[in-house]
Amino acid sequence: MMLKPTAQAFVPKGTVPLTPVKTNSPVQVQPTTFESLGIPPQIIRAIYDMKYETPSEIQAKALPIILKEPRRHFVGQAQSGTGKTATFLIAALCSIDTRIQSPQAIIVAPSRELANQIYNVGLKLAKYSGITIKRLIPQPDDSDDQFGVGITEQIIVSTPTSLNDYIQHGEVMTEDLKIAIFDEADEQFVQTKPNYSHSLPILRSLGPTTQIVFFSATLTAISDDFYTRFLPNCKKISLSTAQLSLDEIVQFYVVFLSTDEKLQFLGEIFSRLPIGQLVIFVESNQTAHLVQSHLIAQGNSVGIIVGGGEMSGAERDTVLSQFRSAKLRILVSTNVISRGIDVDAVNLVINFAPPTDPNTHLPDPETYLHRIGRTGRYKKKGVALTFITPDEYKLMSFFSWHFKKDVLELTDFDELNPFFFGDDKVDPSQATKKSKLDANAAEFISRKKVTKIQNKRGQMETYVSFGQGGGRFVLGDDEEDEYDEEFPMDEFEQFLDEMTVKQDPSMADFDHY
Ligand SMILES: Nc1ncnc2c1ncn2[C@@H]1O[C@H](COP(=O)(O)OP(=O)(O)OP(=O)(O)O)[C@@H](O)[C@H]1O
Repeated sequence: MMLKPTAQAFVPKGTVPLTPVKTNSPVQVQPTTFESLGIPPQIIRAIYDMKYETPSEIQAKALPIILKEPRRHFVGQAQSGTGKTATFLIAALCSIDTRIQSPQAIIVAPSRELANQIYNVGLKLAKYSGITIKRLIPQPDDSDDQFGVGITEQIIVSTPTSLNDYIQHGEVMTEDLKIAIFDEADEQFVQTKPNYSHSLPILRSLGPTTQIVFFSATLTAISDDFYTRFLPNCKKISLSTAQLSLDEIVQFYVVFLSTDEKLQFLGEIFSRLPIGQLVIFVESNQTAHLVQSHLIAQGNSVGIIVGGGEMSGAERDTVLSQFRSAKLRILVSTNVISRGIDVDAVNLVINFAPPTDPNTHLPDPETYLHRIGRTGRYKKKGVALTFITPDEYKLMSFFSWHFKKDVLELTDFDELNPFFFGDDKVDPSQATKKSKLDANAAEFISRKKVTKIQNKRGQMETYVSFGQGGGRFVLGDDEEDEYDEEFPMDEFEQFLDEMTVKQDPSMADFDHY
């Protein structure tokens, strides 16, 4: 039996639904030019220098909401590579009173690489406005980067650790900021993430008049309770998981029996395909070194960026800048650069293994999405390959099911030719091969917690939880079966707690689909 999406999204009781942009809001008529967004001419001039002709969808939708007075907190979700960086930088620039020479806006990003990238885009956008920007990230050659110097720049770009340090030392006053922006907010405000203990104190230090802005491609892991507490009355733009998967990226998995086979495949790929630049994501520093040395031995230019204190900030910066300038063709990294990094020529991303949560070993769809989003940037096309072993089918099945997107099995290099050669390179619409993953998805999902509840209409509804999310299935006639979008695990559990739940151990019918 087939599962069909329902029109109405499931909203757990007691939580606040994400508010879509209302049709009668000021953004009803979507602005199609930067001028119509009310951006000052000095900033527009800089935008045109950057060759942006028209606002992206998130820019057109979010800016009028963020900049509307009186300011309100804002949460914005949009796919990878769709221009969130310029959205929040323009918002920051438009918030500055140019007569005041002190920090009025902070932008916090979860990694030094991302903070540096935001800083550099910020400099370009600010170039005609006279607005000053400072990055507070340890810089080897930056003698200003000391406590006690006094910060007069109007916009601060930093990482959670660095900024928290500056706040603790009384170097940055956050009480009266006009706007505080947190990029990749779910990487900063989910309790299990390493940044949480640094980002939360920053958030708590903000005064009541500071406008708080969150951005990410993935935000479901932040609970509505959190928003209610820290961003009361916020406006939100959100996407369903189906909307999140990037149409410009064609996704494959490749089955290998050993690590040696994976390395052999990597060794061949450059001689077989016209790859621009390639990012390979690995699970550990050790594997990063293994892959790097194998590829270097074959004459490739390969850099690695790994965390855990193994590389200094300066070393990481050097590798990324060599990759940006194409001195390095391949970058091997752990999740350190899985979010936000924007390098135009990357037309292939490889997951050396499917990403899983290191603690639970469950599939990690957010990381999968962010990683593959390093290609297919801003309307460009890209290919993502995930290497799996036979017992990892179920993980790929889960990603395919979760994002409602085919992930195809690659059995021969030639199957990639349509995506790398020809006029319309990397056109996902050519991916007609049938995915084999559906059956595996069912197998994987059926192992998880399942609960049946009778709804108000007397139908039996089946609630399924897995990993960080869950889904609702209404069991009726075969043709009428349906499911809703996934929702965060904590909402799901809260919902179950609030209901009179009848556990139904006979899930035979569910296992069938
Ligand atoms: N209006 C625009 N017109 C053309 N290009 C744009 C526009 N806005 C942004 N871009 C370009 O799109 C690319 C992706 O933008 P950006 O890095 O902001 O993506 P993002 O939404 O933050 O993605 P991620 O979720 O991966 O961080 C960049 O190279 C940027 O210069």
